[in-house]
Amino acid sequence: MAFVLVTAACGTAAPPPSPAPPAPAPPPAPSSSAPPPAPATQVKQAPDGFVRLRDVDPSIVEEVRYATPHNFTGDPVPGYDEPMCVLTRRLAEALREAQQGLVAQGYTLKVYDCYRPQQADDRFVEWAKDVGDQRMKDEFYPGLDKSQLYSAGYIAENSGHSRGSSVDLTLVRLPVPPQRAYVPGEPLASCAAPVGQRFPDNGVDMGTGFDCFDDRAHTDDPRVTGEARANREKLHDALTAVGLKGYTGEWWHFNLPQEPFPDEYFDFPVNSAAFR
Ligand SMILES: C[C@@H](N)C(=O)N[C@H](C)C(=O)O
Ligand SMILES: [Zn+2]
Repeated sequence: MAFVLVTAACGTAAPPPSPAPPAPAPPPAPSSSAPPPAPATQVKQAPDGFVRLRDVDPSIVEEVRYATPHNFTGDPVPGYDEPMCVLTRRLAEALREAQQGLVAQGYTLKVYDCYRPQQADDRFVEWAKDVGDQRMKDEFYPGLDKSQLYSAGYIAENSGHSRGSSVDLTLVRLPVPPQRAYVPGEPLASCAAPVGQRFPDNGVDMGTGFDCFDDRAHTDDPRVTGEARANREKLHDALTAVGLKGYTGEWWHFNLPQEPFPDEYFDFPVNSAAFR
């Protein structure tokens, strides 16, 4: 912008000029086209006692499914702003301890779900009522009606995940093989089909895929034998050795007993800005 300086040009003696007021500060120049980061006050903060798993043990693999469309709803789930694992500190420290023993045996943990904001649980409830949406049935609940998923114990309205003290996870052999990405709209295969026929996971064979809402996913299902049975036991032994408790309804779900927030369901987002 051009500024024009206008001076007085009349014949009478002008009063001595008074000192010019200070020029207003110019607005800050935009540094790039990216929007500025949201101030910390705009993101609900994680309470003390919650941590990012990567800050406790960055060697644990994270594939946070609900931040992606590869889950039983077919869409990223509200509240998961980033594919990041957040947990109560005690649960994260228990996983770090289990990881040390597993790495010595040539395995790593891989987490699928950690702290889950309550808004995500609420979204699951809404999704279960929407009988018109069967997009992911063929992979995740091939033998059940979606209205049965709560009564069968596969999803909880008020989940230990939203208290930060439940985790869904598997084992991966080291070195970690590449994980193929899911492409929305691709043909779906049943999560209860044999390994090699279901969606490929870089984890070891556990007899079903993750979030497989089917009897075969029950930890002690007798049809799961051989290598898959041994893998379930390896995961179970590693986690119970550090004080966690497995859920009999899903081989991948473990809880922290004597959890720090037994009655609180949190709703801060899975977002790095919640940890400023
Ligand atoms: C939905 C599944 N990943 C899971 O975690 N189920 C248990 C029962 C839960 O929602 O707490
Ligand atoms: Zn779970």
